[in-house]
Amino acid sequence: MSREISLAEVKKHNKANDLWVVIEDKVYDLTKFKQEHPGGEDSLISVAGRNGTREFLDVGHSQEAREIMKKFLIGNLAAADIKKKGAVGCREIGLAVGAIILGMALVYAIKRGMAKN
Ligand code: HEM
Repeated sequence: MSREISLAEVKKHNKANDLWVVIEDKVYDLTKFKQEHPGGEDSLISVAGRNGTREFLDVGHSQEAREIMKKFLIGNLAAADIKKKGAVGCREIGLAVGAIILGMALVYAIKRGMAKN
């Protein structure tokens, strides 16, 4: 189960009858599971061939669901593809912190300006 699968490879399996999904950096082949999925086939088809982590977590799947998914695990997302995602995350955090500091500086400047008048 330690097979490494790239995101490019996952993207090729984006159809109802060939349905791979990435969830939390792991790759699942849900082709056979989709008919049994309590949340319906369409929800799985909508994330076919891509990262469905956000959608999976949004539903708040049960522990039972987590047990079932183990049966469909086919490998791990390639390290290079995981890193790429992390880098974007760090940049976004940096931008957010920068925006907050800028905002606070602006409020401080405005307050000082008002105090003078
Ligand atoms: C291997 C992956 C998955 C497994 C094993 C799985 C399993 C399940 C199970 C057992 C349920 C019943 C409720 C529960 O026990 O939590 C459920 C509900 C549901 N799932 Fe999944 N699921 C998977 C992936 C996904 C994904 C990727 C999506 C969205 C794109 C999704 C959307 C839903 C929805 C919308 C429901 C219905 C929730 C409700 O009725 O309140 N599931 N799933």
